Amino acid sequence: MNRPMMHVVDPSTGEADPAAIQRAFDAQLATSLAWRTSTAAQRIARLKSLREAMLARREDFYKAFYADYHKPASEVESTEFLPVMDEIRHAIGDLRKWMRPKRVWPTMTTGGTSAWIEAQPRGRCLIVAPWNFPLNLCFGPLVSALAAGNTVILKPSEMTPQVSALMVSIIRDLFREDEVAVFEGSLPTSTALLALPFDHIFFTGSPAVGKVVMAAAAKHLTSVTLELGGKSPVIVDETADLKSAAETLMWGKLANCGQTCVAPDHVYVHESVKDQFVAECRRVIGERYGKTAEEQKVSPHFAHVVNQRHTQRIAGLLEDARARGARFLQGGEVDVASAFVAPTLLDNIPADAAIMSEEIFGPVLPIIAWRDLDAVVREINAQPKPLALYIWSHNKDRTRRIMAQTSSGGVGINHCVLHYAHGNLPFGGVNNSGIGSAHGIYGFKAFSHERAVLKSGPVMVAKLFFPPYTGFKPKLIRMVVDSLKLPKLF
Ligand SMILES: NC(=O)c1ccc[n+]([C@@H]2O[C@H](COP(=O)([O-])OP(=O)(O)OC[C@H]3O[C@@H](n4cnc5c(N)ncnc54)[C@H](O)[C@@H]3O)[C@@H](O)[C@H]2O)c1
Repeated sequence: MNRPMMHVVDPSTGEADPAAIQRAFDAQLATSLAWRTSTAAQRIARLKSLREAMLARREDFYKAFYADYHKPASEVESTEFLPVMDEIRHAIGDLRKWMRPKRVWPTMTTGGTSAWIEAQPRGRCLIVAPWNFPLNLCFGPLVSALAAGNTVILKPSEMTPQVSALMVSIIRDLFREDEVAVFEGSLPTSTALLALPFDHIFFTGSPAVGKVVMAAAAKHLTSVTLELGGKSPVIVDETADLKSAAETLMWGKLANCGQTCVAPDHVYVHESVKDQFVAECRRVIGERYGKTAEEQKVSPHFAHVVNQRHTQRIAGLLEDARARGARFLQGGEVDVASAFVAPTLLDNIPADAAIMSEEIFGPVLPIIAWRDLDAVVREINAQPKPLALYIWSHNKDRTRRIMAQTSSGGVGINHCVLHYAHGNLPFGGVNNSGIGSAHGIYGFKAFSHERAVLKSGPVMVAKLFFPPYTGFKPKLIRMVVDSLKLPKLF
């Protein structure tokens, strides 16, 4: 393939050349117009080639992930490969159905017409990805964008350079840059990309940067999907299966070293079962990762923090909590040099501790005892709406009540994180935790414009509304408006 101007990075800064970005963006215009009429078979062929290329580099990805942050190969499989492979499988299976125009019934004033909705590719799309699932959150949205028939520019995170380099190499082998281009870099590269009038931006990252992206998009009225983060709370009541809760929550909290957007952030546990819950959590940590920090540090089952800066950030949260009187029920050890934070359980945390307002994004779980559920609900509602809310209870009425009284991107009942993997559920946040959704048909729709089409028939009710408003027309129009008090006519 002829790729004369791919991936131009200034070696002294690691940033992409803005002129190269502009060239790729310009080159994608003609292709994006041509791809408006791309068939399902052509799009599926692109998805299959992406899948084959990923599988061919599987072992390389294991090494890259280990080099970047000590991520176990099985977690690379389950949290990076599996979601992308499943997204591809789902799109290949359902794409023809998703692309089919959807007929809709006429309503009162559109009698005599036919109408349908066509999913049209948005055009030139930008995908900006975070570091915490660097492959999944870059190639996952790419699958939806390609399924929907778009050209794409990808901006992976600068924090996982080995994984990014592999993704660059795959994209370079598979696509011309007028189809899919990728630019590595940090803030200057993002800023140069965000200045361009893309047709859609799909951003995954923090709420703070989400605001920057939305403000940049507003300059061109570019549509956005924002997949953001936040503090996802857990409520465990006295009817819960505590063993299962601890086993599942310790997985959700400690996989990827807690650096998961939908990780349970902190737990409200009923005071009558708190000690038992803590004992179960401690047992699970010991069995899975080792009883001491030394064992945990070399555990092949436990990822590390992405870098020393973030390790220091988590250490700062722990120091602040300790200084304000928090009790360490487990862990607390930090080794900045090896980016290690031990699985940690905290108790007795004052509400003004930084760890109670900042997204933790590390293997630390604050545990808060409750007696009054209304107070817990009030506390949750006083925070920005979270990406997920998890409820552990066998009391159905109480579960329904908590759900009705709160808002969150998604909910897990007696489970956590797994809703992310359900391809038939929209995945996304609400307000501070995100705008729009991803996965399956929701990802396809995020990258499609739902175009409304109306075709006139031989007889059209609307003609009765044309001027001049003489004779019986004013009366007829009034009658039509009054008739709308009636139940649906068509
Ligand atoms: N909702 C989801 O699906 C989801 C998934 C994973 C992570 N997250 C969230 O992402 C965050 C962690 O990831 P992160 O630290 O990489 O996020 P981040 O917001 O710092 O960075 C995300 C991307 O934006 C770029 N960027 C950083 N600052 C920028 C700026 N000022 N202007 C333009 N671009 C900028 C980065 O280079 C990176 O590619 C957490 O808040 C987490 O909850 C959300």
